[in-house]
Amino acid sequence: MNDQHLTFHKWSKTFGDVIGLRVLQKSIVVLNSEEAARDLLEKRSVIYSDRPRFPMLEVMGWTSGSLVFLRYSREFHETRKIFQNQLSRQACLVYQENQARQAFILAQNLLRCPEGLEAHLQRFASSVIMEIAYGHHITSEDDPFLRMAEKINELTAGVGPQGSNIVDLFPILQKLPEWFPGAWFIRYAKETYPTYRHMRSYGFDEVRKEMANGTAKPSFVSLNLETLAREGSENEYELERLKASAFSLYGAGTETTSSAVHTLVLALLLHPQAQRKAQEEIDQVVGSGRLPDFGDRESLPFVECLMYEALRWHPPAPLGVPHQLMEDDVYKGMFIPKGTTIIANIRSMTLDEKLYRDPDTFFPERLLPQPAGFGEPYPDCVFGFGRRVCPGRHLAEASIWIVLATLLAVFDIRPIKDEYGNDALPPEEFHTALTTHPAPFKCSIRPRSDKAKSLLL
Ligand code: HEM
Repeated sequence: MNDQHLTFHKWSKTFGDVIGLRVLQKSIVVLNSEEAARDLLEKRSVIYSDRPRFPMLEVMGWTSGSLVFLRYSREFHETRKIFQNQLSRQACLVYQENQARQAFILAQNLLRCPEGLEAHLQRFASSVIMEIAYGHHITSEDDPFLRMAEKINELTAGVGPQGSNIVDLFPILQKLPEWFPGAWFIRYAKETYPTYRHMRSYGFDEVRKEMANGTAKPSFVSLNLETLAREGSENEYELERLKASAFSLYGAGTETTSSAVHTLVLALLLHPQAQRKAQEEIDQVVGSGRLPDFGDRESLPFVECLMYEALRWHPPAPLGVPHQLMEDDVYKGMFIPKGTTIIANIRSMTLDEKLYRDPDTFFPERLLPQPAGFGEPYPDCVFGFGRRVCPGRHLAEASIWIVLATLLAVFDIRPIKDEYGNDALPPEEFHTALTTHPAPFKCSIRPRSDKAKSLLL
């Protein structure tokens, strides 16, 4: 289950870039090239933008009202509009102060406790989103939002890629009683359901209380509640929709972002030359007397390539989120029936040898324009396609960039030593559930100099 994306990629070498499967009465098409994905999910997006059902996530209470899982409908269009307005490139400029502050806290946490890398990255990603969604500032490890976020990440990790669980394949199994032998998923869902429902309501209810007291900070929820009140449309349906939307910001935006940054740290560890080159670029442009800020981004082309190369090397969502076809269609002579689940194998696209030389290798220079690099394309496919393309990509890129630039400016990320004093490098090993993460690894994260350290004190 872990490596479905690689299995499909391997099959594509024998069967071609569009693979049709029949799994227990279900028709599935896997698109393994960017060309096929753009031809269908973008050029024919009017019939390729529905979502299939995700029975396992439904049982867990994760899907209801969430944009990610909404069927292609009026509700989808209305909800998507809200996301596009509040997460547009322009709208995201407002969040930069939050992102830079959280990147600073992340660096301070790493200085204090470098072994806690994974937890610090989770906290970074959760803090950025909680502030945008609910105006909530996470200030301590005991913050109730943080505790719930940790619980949710833990529970979601047990599910596997969307649509691949036993309950997804046999939705009828939802109806089994939890005592039924082997029905672990019902027990699992029973544990997860109240946590998801509680979390969905908790942040939302807090904002409403704060608004009533006049203490609410501007946020996705407060701004939308104000709009509803102004338009006189504050009804049960709209409130539920807003509650679900705010929560789907969290669901879609935290694991993906922390996955990308975690992968970057592994890439820096395994590729010290790339790390040094990016640090030299930062030293030249920013100097050593301050931390990088968003104003430096355009002047740091190699740092930019490093970020996108990590997204290409191991995309956070290697199978994206499945689409569903709404009418019969024919593509290159292949009949695709209405109702087919369409999986965009993003991982296969980023390993495409027609686009990338030696695609398994991490090599940021490949993205630099010629003659400095190979001029290979940025991997836009990692954010999906057409009318369902990730609305959070500008926010995500800014989060990843500011963390990368901050870490490069302040720290050296190096291998730890083994018992014989040799560098102990971790393998390039990844685990995939809803998102991909590097297998836990150890490394040394130390300030580059006393001056660098002083920037965090
Ligand atoms: C590196 C980080 C991220 C990656 C790689 C990523 C990737 C994706 C992908 C592949 C999809 C599915 C697109 C499709 O169906 O074709 C998606 C959907 C989505 N993403 Fe992201 N995402 C990231 C961060 C974020 C963030 C930060 C947010 C919001 C705060 C977000 C919100 C969403 C939402 C709401 C959807 C569902 C859109 C829809 O169904 O219409 N994502 N993302």
